[in-house]
Amino acid sequence: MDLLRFITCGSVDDGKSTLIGRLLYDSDSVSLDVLATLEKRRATAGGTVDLALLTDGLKAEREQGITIDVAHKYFTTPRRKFIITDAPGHVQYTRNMVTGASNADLAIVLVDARQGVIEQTRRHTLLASLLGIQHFVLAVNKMDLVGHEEVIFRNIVADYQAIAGQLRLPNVVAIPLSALNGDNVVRRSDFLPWYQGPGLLEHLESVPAATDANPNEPRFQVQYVIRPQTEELPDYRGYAGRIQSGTYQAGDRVRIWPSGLETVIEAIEVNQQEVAAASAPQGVVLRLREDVDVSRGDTIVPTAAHPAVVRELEATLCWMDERPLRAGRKLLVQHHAATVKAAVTTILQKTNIETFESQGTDEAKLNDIVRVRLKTALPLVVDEYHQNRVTGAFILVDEQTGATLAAGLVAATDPEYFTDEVPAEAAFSI
Ligand SMILES: Nc1nc2c(ncn2[C@@H]2O[C@H](COP(=O)(O)OP(=O)(O)OP(=O)(O)O)[C@@H](O)[C@H]2O)c(=O)[nH]1
Repeated sequence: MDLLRFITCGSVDDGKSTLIGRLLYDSDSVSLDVLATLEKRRATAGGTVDLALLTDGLKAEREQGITIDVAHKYFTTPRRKFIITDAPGHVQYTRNMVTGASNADLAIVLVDARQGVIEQTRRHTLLASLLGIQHFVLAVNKMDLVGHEEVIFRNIVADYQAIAGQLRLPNVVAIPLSALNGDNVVRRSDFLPWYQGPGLLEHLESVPAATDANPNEPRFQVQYVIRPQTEELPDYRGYAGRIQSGTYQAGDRVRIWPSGLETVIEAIEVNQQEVAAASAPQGVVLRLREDVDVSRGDTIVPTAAHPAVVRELEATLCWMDERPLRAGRKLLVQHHAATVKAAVTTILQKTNIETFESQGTDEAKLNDIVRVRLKTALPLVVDEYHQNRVTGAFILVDEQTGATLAAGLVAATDPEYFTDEVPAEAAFSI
C-alpha cells in the first residue's frame, strides 16, 4: 500500500499531540489496550478522553533524551499507510524537526486560531521548505475557541499565503479544524459549514506522495565492522549498515570512500540470509571480495557513482546552542556513522525570519538559520542535500560535551559554487 510520511510542527500547546491522537483515535488505529487505559483515565478526568495521552509514548522517549532519531507513529486507513514524525514545539527541539523531516512528503504546520501566524510558524515553514518538503497543510486549530469564525481563518490564511509566496512553497492547503472536538480531522464538521475543502485525513489520503523511493545514486555507509573471529567463522568480515539510497547488487564493483580502494561486493545479507539485491532503506551486511581496509563511517558505492569527498564545504545550519556560533569555532561533524573534527571557518550569511532575506552576520544565535563554510580534519563523503536528503544531512556536536549544536544541510561541495563575497576578517582556517 502506498505510504505518506508527514511531520507535524507548531509551537508548544498548538495541539500537535491532540491532533495526532485524534487522527489515531478516529481512524481506529489505537490498540485495544491503549483504548482501555484511555477509558479508565476518562472516568477520572471528568468524562473526556485526553487524546494527547496517545502520544505520551513519544514524550517519554523525548524525555529520556533520544535525540538523533525521532519518534514515529504509524497508522493505516483503507486508502493509505502513514508515518508521522512528531516534532515537538519547544524551540530547542527544532533539531528533532530537522532530523525527522528529511524524508517527509508533507508538513502539517499547526497554528492556534487565537494566535495566528507567529515567528515559530515562519521558522518551521522555512525549515520544512529547506528540507525539501513538497506539501504543506496549514492546520488552523482550536477553531472552537474563536467561535468557528470564517474571518479569523481567512486572515490567518492570508498571512500564511504571504509566507508561501516568499518561500515559493509548491503545494499549500489550509484547513480550519478543532483537534480536541475532532472537527475536520477525520470527520467533517457541522460547525464550519463555510469551509468547502477537504478534511485533514481526506487530504492526507489523496495528496500525491513521492513515487520513486530511490531516485538517487546508491549510497551505503558502514556502521559496524563485523569480525566474529570464532572457530566456525575465522575469516568472516562483514560491513553492517543501512542502505541510504538506491540499490546494491551482489557482484557490483564498488569503491570504499574516502580511501578510494576498489573491490567487488561478494554477498549481501539481510537478516543473515544472502540476497541478490537490496535497496534503501534496508539494513544489510555487505561482504567484500578483497580484504581491504574498511572502517566505521566509510562509504561504499558502485564505481560509477560519485559522492563528494571533501574537506571543505558550505552548509545551511540551524544553530541550536545557547552559546552563539562564531567563526573559528571547532567542533565535530557527525555525518551518520562518521565523525570528524571540523571548524566553522566563515559565517557567510543568516536568514532573516521576518523577510526570509539573507543578511551578513558574524554570529549565529540560538535557532538562527545561517550559511557557513566548514573545514574538516579528515575527508567527508557527502552529497549536496538537494541531491540526496540522507547523505546531505549532518549534525554538529560539541567536542567536549557531546551536545548537539546544529543541524546541517550540505549546500555546496565544489568550491567553484561557493558563495562569493566572504567577509575577509571573518575568514579562519585550521
Ligand atoms: N479548545 C481546544 N483545545 C485544544 C485543541 N487542540 C488542543 N487543545 C488543547 O491545547 C492544549 C495543548 O495541546 P497539546 O496537544 O498537548 O499541544 P502540543 O502542541 O502537542 O504541545 P507540546 O506537545 O507540548 O508541544 C491541551 O490542553 C489541549 O487539550 C482544540 O482544537 N480546541
